[in-house]
Amino acid sequence: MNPTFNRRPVSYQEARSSIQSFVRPVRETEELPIEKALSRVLSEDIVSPVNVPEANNSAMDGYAMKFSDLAADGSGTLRLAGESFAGHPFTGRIEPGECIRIMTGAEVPDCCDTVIQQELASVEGSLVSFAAGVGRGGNVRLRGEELRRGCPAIPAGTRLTPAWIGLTATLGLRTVRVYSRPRVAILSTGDELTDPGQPLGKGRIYDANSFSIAALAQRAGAEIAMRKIVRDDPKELLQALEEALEADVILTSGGVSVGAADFTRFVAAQKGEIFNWEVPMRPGRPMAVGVVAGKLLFCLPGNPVAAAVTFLEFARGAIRKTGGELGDVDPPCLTATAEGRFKKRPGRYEMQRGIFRIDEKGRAVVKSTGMQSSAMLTSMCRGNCIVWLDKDRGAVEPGEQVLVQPFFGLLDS
Ligand SMILES: Nc1nc2c(c(=O)[nH]1)N[C@H]1C(S)=C(S)[C@@H](COP(=O)(O)OP(=O)(O)OC[C@H]3O[C@@H](n4cnc5c(N)ncnc54)[C@H](O)[C@@H]3O)O[C@H]1N2
Ligand code: MOO
Repeated sequence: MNPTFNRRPVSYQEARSSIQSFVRPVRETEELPIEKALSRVLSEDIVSPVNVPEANNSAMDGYAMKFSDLAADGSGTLRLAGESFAGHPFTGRIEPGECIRIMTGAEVPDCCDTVIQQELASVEGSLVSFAAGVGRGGNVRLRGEELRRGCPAIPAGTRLTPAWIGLTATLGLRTVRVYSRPRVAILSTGDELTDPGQPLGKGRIYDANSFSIAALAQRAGAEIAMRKIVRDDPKELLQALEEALEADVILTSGGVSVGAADFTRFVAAQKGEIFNWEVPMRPGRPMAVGVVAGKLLFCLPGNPVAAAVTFLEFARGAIRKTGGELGDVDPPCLTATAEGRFKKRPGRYEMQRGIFRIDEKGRAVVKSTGMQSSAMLTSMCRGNCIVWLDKDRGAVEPGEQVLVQPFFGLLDS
């Protein structure tokens, strides 16, 4: 068992773009009330059924008038003729030389074109005097200035953030049509693995990957269709893989290295195609990727940090795209100044775990979380970013610039 694969070194970028070309987005959709649609992906374009705002309205508490009733600098004195509150518009008419009291969000009547905030006004009886400062059209939010009825408002493929959810409500929509969540199967391989909560036998460890990878997949928008510990037995692995084919994406962990009990890629190759790539990276070099029955299969390495990092760098984006999301699914990276030294040798990409912050001078700075063993999940728990070091780079000295992938984008849905 375990023949040697001749693996071809491929760049990080090539592996990522090839993976994207095998993504098959889900087709099923469902209608959800907007309060249940957070982080879901819109499956159809939304055209605005309303103007936003529907009427001209005031951006300030103050007074509304026709600007031509004031001097060119906006100063003057006008007579108070009424009031407009949010929800209670002014329905009368104003005569030349008149103004109305108006509140933020209240409709600006058609006979007015300008609002002056009350801080620039002084009131004496029914007369209001305005200091100069506001120009024609000042402080008026115009009908349809944000969105016009019948115009595109939210494109299909948008992941609904809290702001988009707010916008769907602004448009008066009660429900939205979204893609069904991509279904992910998680197989953790290894004779040593024990489900947490069970007594630990000799030579055994608790299965961390099933849970961390399931949590990561959920953060990427997936639903967990199956989660299973599989023994280091090719028959059992083959059977589990067949069961896993009901999911849209399959994630295994463990058994991809060169050990005598590392069967995953060979068993997977019996059912589908395993690409013979090797991304020279640390952690994660043993990772394998393939396609089985049209489904993307990620064989993640067993070491818990290697499994999590390879998930974030390769599987996360594929799962998000499988979920119908369009556009760039990667959170923005930033450059930061190394606060300490980062050990590194040229020839492989390294995804070290770091802690970045904005220092007293307003600069982004980053330091290591300490020991970088891929067996130590604490090296990741204590960090807030990946320090992404390019292949040809050597050790990083304090003061040098490095690329940082913050977890707040990677680990949020
Ligand atoms: N001779 C070589 N040995 C190893 C190499 C190599 O190139 N040559 N690569 C190392 C690297 S890098 C990694 S990463 C691991 C990957 O190995 P596998 O994917 O085959 O994983 P396993 O051997 O099954 O396990 C590795 C390690 O992780 C623990 N593990 C596995 N699954 C889980 C789980 N679900 N939860 C928690 N911990 C898990 C397992 O007990 C091992 O300690 O191979 C290196 N070896
Ligand atoms: O993928 Mo490994 O984590 O570098 O030990």
